[in-house]
Amino acid sequence: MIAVEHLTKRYGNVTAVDDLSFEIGDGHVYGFLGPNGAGKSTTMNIMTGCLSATEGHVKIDGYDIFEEPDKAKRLIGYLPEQPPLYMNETPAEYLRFVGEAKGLRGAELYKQIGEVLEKTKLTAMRNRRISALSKGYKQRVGIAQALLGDPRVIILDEPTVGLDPLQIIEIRDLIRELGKEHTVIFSSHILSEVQTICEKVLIISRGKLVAFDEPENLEKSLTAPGEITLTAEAEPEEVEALLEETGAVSGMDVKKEENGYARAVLRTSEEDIYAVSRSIFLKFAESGKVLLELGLKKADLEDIFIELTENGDREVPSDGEAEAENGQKTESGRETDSREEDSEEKGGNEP
Ligand SMILES: Nc1ncnc2c1ncn2[C@@H]1O[C@H](COP(=O)(O)OP(=O)(O)OP(=O)(O)O)[C@@H](O)[C@H]1O
Repeated sequence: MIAVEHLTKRYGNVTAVDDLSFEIGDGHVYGFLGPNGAGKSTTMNIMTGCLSATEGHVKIDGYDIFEEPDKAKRLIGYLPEQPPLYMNETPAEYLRFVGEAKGLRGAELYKQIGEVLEKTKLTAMRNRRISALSKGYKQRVGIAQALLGDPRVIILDEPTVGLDPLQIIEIRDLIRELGKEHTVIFSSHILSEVQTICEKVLIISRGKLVAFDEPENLEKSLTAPGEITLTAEAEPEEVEALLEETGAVSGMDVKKEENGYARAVLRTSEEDIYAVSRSIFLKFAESGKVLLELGLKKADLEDIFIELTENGDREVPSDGEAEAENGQKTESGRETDSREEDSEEKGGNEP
């Protein structure tokens, strides 16, 4: 459905997106995850035809977003990070304006406005001024406009930012609902959010794709399966020696606590974390040293996120969809983003 091929975007000497390639199939909810400044918004703006690329292609159902923008854009609904809402209008008025801009007319326009208001639970607010709506409802108006025209792909840039916890839950539920009928891609830097909503996760770091898989597979792909913590009635050196004797510990940090006990945080690269904790338990029992606490923390998406984004050049764990293709690189720039200030872009582009 969407093919991003060797996409690069440079702002002067900042490479915001760096030779990014991935493919997204029909259906499902995809999470686009990355720390601040990773290049999420830039990628989404290019994918939706709102921003030029320095190099590379984006194809929506085979239509190049730059070469056949009308056909490609018809298939996409986009909620940018800052949706351009007209505060003096009501949701109904605003949606009529957007719907007309998308080419909808007459009965079809009114039918679709009714449907998107219903889907986003805005019907009761349809005649209130947008300026008087809460942030959560404003966000719903932004999502409603993205749904007009019934696009197959919905792209949402940080849709839950700035919302209160209840509003966040409501928008997440809405995203899940939308995923039943559309391909939904949404960006976030909140791990738990992506984990709870998405079937697939793309992680980018410094403009590069570092992972693309199901959250469970990503957890399995982590090099270190987990972390073990323990507190013992012993000196730190004694704890270190016992842990080394197990032969299963790949790294440890042992300190003496204020209460006199030794506290250790250790990592293991063994597959079976329970087998490791078992051997630690037995080793301490044999030595007569008292183990006061033994805790396990299995690797989760947060560990993966930290591991991958701290090491931007790590290879992409492949599920078959994230493989780079040998697409041709294009001349830079078809449109110019009003935010762009860099000279390189201006210098290298067509008008
Ligand atoms: N118009 C611009 N001019 C210059 N640099 C820019 C511009 N827009 C973005 N950048 C830079 O490109 C990089 C990627 O920014 P981008 O906004 O795409 O990241 P992001 O992952 O969406 O971050 P966030 O989660 O903070 O929104 C950053 O280093 C940013 O400072």
